[in-house]
Amino acid sequence: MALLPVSDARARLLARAEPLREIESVPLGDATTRVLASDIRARLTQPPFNSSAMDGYALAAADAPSIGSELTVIGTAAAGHAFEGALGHGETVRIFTGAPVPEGADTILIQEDAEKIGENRIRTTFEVIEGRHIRPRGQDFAEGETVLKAETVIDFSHLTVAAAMNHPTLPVFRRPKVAILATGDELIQPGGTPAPAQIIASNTFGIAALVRDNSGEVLDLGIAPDGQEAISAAISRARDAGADILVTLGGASVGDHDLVQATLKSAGMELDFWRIAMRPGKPLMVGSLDGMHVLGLPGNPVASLVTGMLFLEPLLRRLAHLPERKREVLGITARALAANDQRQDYLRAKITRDEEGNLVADANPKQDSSMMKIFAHADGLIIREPHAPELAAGASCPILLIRPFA
Ligand SMILES: Nc1nc2c(c(=O)[nH]1)N[C@H]1C(S)=C(S)[C@@H](COP(=O)(O)OP(=O)(O)OC[C@H]3O[C@@H](n4cnc5c(N)ncnc54)[C@H](O)[C@@H]3O)O[C@H]1N2
Ligand code: MOO
Repeated sequence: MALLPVSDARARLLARAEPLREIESVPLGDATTRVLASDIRARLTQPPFNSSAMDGYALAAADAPSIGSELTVIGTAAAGHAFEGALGHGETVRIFTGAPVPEGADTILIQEDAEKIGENRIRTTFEVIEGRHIRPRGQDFAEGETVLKAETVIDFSHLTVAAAMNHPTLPVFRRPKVAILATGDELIQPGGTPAPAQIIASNTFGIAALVRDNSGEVLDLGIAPDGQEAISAAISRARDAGADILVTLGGASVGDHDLVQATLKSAGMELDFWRIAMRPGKPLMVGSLDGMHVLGLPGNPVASLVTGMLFLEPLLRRLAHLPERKREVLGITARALAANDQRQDYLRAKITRDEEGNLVADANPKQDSSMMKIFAHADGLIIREPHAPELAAGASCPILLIRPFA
């Protein structure tokens, strides 16, 4: 059976993926990284009054036509405490930053430009320019104005203005729910004591972190032994929980104990495709079960993580209304690379930057998909197209970044 090219597989997966429509309301404190489900309008005008931008004196510029003008201080205005009253001719009010500008004043003279000449008298020591240091009402935004647009990915700047607009909560799209099931008789949870022939289940943790990093909620279904019954029960739990995506780990290949696909099919899964021209990740399986996306990731940990980056991440981001994460950059290979076969290769590589600023990727000579340490020590994956010819050291190559490279 011909293996599906990576780009075709991704396109097929994403073609079936509809962004989630359900909306929930979250308190501001929980809203960062969430996606706004509607436009947000200001519930009030900011600033709500003409306000002083400086500490000093509020006055009418006409009362201080030249340096050396003298005025009588008739009261004080501070942030949160307006001066109740109006300025008469030759009068001023001591004012502080954020205070409402009193009636009759059109200018703030900063205190550095005023000299006290008596208990309640000041003299100007600098030119008074009409309108200086006053923030007009509504300078930031006006009641009813649309300040944040739907589909905004909320960050600290949006949160601040949302709070200022008097929104204690925000409407956001709900997060995709991802059920994760590890399969295999050989697996036990971290912290346990493996019997001979057993190993520790590790993939779930990396995949769960990837899910959370892409705005997903995790439902950990634990480990199902290699048996239809246990796998079936786990599939039911995923459906009952309303999972948007079921990720299975392992059992995706062709061995006698690889029962995941058969069990999913008997539960009603429609298989979309299986087996991709990539290394690692060849046994990747994609299907759907009553609207739930099913991703069968290969069991080898590095194959799980690479297919997670290439398939699960974009699927999640599509469901969550998040923009595609651009991981691919151009760099150069530090060492010569052999000609490639029919599978697109993803070679774990350490990355450095040369004097010209190029990213230089040094592929590990060993690339077995069970080797997690090499993945953890790598910064990126050199992408080798199917049937790519030999590549000389120093030649340019696309790189998929595992994490942002400083
Ligand atoms: N005859 C063939 N054999 C294999 C093929 C093939 O095309 N023909 N494909 C190989 C490739 S490529 C991969 S990748 C593996 C993946 O197969 P499965 O998805 O069925 O994975 P398992 O057999 O269940 O496990 C593979 C390996 O990974 C370990 N594993 C599984 N789950 C976990 C986990 N949650 N945490 C840590 N490690 C896990 C498992 O113990 C195995 O060592 O198949 C090849 N075979
Ligand atoms: O996905 Mo397998 O790990 O290609 O080797």
